[in-house]
Amino acid sequence: MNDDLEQALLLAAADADSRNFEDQNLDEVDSGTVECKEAEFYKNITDTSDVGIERNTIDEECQDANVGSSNNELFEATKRKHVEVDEGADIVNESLKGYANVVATHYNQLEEKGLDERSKSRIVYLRNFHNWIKSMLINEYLTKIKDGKKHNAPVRVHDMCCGKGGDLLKWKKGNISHLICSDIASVSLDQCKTRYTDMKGRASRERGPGNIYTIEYIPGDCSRTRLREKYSDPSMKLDLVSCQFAFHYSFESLPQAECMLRNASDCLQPGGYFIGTIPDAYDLIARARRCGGNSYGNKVYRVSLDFDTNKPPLFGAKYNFHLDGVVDCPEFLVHFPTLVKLAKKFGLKLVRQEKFCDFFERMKMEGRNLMNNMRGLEAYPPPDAVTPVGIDPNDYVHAKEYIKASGDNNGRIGTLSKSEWEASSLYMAFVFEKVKNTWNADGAPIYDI
Ligand SMILES: C[S@@+](CC[C@H](N)C(=O)[O-])C[C@H]1O[C@@H](n2cnc3c(N)ncnc32)[C@H](O)[C@@H]1O
Repeated sequence: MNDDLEQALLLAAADADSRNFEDQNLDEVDSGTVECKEAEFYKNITDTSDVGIERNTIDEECQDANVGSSNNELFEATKRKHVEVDEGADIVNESLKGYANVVATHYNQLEEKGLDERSKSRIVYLRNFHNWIKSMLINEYLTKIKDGKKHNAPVRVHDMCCGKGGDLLKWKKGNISHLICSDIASVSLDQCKTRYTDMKGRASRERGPGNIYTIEYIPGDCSRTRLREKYSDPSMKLDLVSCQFAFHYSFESLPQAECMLRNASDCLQPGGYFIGTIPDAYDLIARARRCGGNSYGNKVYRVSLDFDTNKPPLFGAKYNFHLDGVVDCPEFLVHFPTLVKLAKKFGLKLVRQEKFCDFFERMKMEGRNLMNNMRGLEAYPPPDAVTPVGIDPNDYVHAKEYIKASGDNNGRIGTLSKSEWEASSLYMAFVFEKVKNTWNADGAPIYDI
């Protein structure tokens, strides 16, 4: 791999200006209270759509709920209509599950592909690259956690929306003691169980201590169920909660986003971290505005936005995301400032927010060997000097130009195809830290964030 490979990557990403999504408006988000009073836009508000929810939806829901039209009431009405979340209990009304079933069915039906099959995929390097990002992120925060603990003190983790257990090995390498795995897709969770059993079997046959972390599984909707009550020990203190490529599903509605954040924070001890990866809403919108339509993509990914990009709602901003053979289901825009404000309520303070390209830039030297081992980048030109069948040479123009500019015509660099990079550069990583709290007279926690 070449030191300068990031430039080749960034060339492909140069087009991705993600900064022109108008910052939305709310100053305070709270369950039941959306106060936008101090926000600039609010001073002259005449149209309810300016609070970020389409007028039609609100009017209709207000009528249904027979409430007035103050923002608080509007939001309450929207909440009641979309979803009913019982504090700490499963969803009350089975018919109001929103898109949960669509998402669960999609993931349940995804075929479990073998290594051989996966390595033939058009996005094999993209998947490996994302695995590298997750590994580096997990390692970075597990290291911080362990640095603050006594040697050999137990480390407990919740892999929220764990899917088929793609990160099980990362937890083994991170030498954790206990893992909670939760997911809405029961078939995926079963596959996760099988993977863990196989891994444990292999570990016991390996030389060395042979024991790996203990595990428990929680099938269910993390955006509608309070998970703590389902833990084997609800008083358990967690050090890390990881939610990879999944938190955005909770932005279907405010109560769901809050429920997911409560689940992330509930058992996290002060100093513990909540880490995750999501699509960057600014970039999703910026690309739509640039192409002048609501659907865009390339041969490996396609995004179709189902809302007005000039007035994206704060919750329920639905789009369909298709990624070659891996994802094809509705997702929801995560307006990051809103997430940060909501997270505060649960004692979670933003530590870091980083686009994948910036993450790569920061970690590329430290993660060099791992990147090689994980085959997270593709060698260009291909080692056999013949472009493999089915590969579009136009996807590597940036790499070709980069090599030419370096003056080393025989050089070889590590890169991603332009199509894969365009998909990968949509994503960002986030890190929140749980802060200490005091208590108010009613016994509710007060966080100083
Ligand atoms: C893209 S996959 C990521 C899986 C895993 N975190 C990884 O990085 O390999 C998204 C996962 O989120 C799960 N998911 C989506 N919405 C969920 C919800 N509301 N509650 C629990 N799991 C959910 C899906 O079933 C799926 O397994």
